Amino acid sequence: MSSTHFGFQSVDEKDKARHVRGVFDSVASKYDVMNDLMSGGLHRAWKAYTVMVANLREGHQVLDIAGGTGDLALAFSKKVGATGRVVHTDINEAMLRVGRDRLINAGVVLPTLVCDAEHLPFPDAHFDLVSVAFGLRNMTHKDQALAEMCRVLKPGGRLLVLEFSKVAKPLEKVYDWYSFKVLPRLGQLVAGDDASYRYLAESIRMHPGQEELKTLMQQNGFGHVDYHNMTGGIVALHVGIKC
Ligand SMILES: C[S@@+](CC[C@H](N)C(=O)[O-])C[C@H]1O[C@@H](n2cnc3c(N)ncnc32)[C@H](O)[C@@H]1O
Repeated sequence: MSSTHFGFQSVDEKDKARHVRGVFDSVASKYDVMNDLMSGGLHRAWKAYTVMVANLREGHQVLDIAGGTGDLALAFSKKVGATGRVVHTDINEAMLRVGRDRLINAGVVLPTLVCDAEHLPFPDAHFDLVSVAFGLRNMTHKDQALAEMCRVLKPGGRLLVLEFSKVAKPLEKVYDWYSFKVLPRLGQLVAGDDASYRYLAESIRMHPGQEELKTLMQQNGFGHVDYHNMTGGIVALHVGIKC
């Protein structure tokens, strides 16, 4: 049996996706309100920066992986025009359903697909841009998922990975206190679920830091990788180019 981590727990590799599904099934209906509460609205700025870096143009083909409730997919859809296309995907039906309803309410209908980032059902060299926001951390085989993202990109296409990362030293203590004391309580209060928000804090600690993720992206097909820290490294945006 091969084991992997699910937060701070060690689980059988083949069971991790099921545990992750449990988390997002549980939080889907409260996901957006919790995002605003937990980050004090900062996730909107992190995503706005991601959209700016994406620098999309009319006609671009975009794949949003682990797209959840659709923040990035919605913002991208406004940039690609009638000739472009944004495909909104996630492994979790509950998250995708909340996202699809939100987008419809905003007057936007996108192709929406349940799929696992580790096995993307798209041809090689198809997209100009692939994005994954706060999703990579939850994947069992990050190397395989990154290789798949690279495969479906056109040569010269870019992958944007927006993800929690390693905070700057002076922030560590207060960030740990907030993550392990405040977040689970907020989760219990608002979503009736402290365990999923404890998993969030733990999974962030288990995720590769800025340099490690850069190396992982380079090892899985990206010829050039750069990253931008935001909010003292709480979050980093990695940009990989398929050269
Ligand atoms: C924290 S949410 C992020 C949602 C959205 N991208 C955002 O930024 O608000 C993480 C998402 O990753 C999805 N996910 C986890 N493992 C996945 C996988 N192997 N393939 C695709 N999506 C996955 C979850 O279902 C969940 O919707």
